[in-house]
Amino acid sequence: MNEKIAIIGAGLIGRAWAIVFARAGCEVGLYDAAPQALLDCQALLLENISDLAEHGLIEEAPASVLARIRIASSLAEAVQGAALVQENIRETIEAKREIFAALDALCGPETILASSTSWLMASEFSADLAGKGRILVGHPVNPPYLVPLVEIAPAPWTSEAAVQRAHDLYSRAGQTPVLLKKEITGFLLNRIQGAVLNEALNLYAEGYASAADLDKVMKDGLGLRWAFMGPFETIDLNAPGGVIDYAQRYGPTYKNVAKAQLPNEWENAVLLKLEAERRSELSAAELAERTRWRDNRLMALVAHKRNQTN
Ligand SMILES: NC(=O)C1=CN([C@@H]2O[C@H](COP(=O)(O)OP(=O)(O)OC[C@H]3O[C@@H](n4cnc5c(N)ncnc54)[C@H](O)[C@@H]3O)[C@@H](O)[C@H]2O)C=CC1
Ligand SMILES: O=C(O)[C@@H](O)C(=O)[C@H](O)[C@@H](O)CO
Repeated sequence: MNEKIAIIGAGLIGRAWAIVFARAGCEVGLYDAAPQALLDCQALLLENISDLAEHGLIEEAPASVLARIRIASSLAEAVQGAALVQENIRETIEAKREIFAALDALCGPETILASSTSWLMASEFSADLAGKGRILVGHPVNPPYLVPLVEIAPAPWTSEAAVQRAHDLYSRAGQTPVLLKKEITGFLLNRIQGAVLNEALNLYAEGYASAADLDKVMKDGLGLRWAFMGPFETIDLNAPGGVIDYAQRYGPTYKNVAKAQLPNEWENAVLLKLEAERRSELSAAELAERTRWRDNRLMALVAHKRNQTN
């Protein structure tokens, strides 16, 4: 790729996006309103890029990938000549409205403006902007240089051309775009992730299992199958007659269980209990090291999956 990409917000996701596009050959302009975030990011970027290279997930020297990521001293400098601006600032509707108003004023009509937002709909922060036809959500999964899914969620007024250009850019950068046909809060992944989290938290809060065992249900159960099959392919293969057979066998029970939902317990007392259990497993001081462990396990899985398909 030879496009210029602008990354606004050099936090966890912004830095990861910078790696995605620099790895694909793009010149990346990286900007953050906090000078310290820009000072910190070079070392963090090199660490992640080096880890990817160690797992064979980057074909060139880490230093040459890093050299394509240029720290910008202003928003205007970052977006200059960009084909795509990927916004990654804090998750509040006020911040998104403010930054997209600034981006819309700075960028030519051909530049796609995409938000990494986890939950907010593009129509909530682009409605009053002249260039709203090129604004959309491009929601990544953390970390996007390992987990390739990007959810493209256009507003009702986003042009088809903008959606196609975003899809093309993400695809050529090595990502796996999916397209929302209409807007919904949280798009697809976070709604599904939320359904699982809500149920796990309810079962934990109501004393049905420990947090450790509920985690095992995913990592030694559902997660194994879901690492290479989605929920629909999984059930299609879980009954001799396929998905209809499965639905006839288990659908009524799923519906009854859904009706008898446990109370939704994102309550402080439950969360403090969960936090205490998690801290007994892993101290707060070990979180950074465990995050690197997670990323290295993900890199090994991604490298293995890539070898399977090559
Ligand atoms: N953390 C995650 O796992 C994921 C986060 N996201 C979304 O990505 C966005 C960023 O999330 P994180 O990277 O986790 O947050 P973060 O807190 O790590 O980084 C946000 C960065 O934006 C900067 N910033 C804030 N206001 C700014 C402004 N007006 N102009 C320029 N820079 C500004 C901050 O200084 C900070 O460095 C959020 O919308 C979040 O919902 C999406 C997918 C996954
Ligand atoms: O889990 C992820 O990586 C993404 O779905 C996100 O948007 C956030 O991390 C999400 O979990 C927060 O709601």
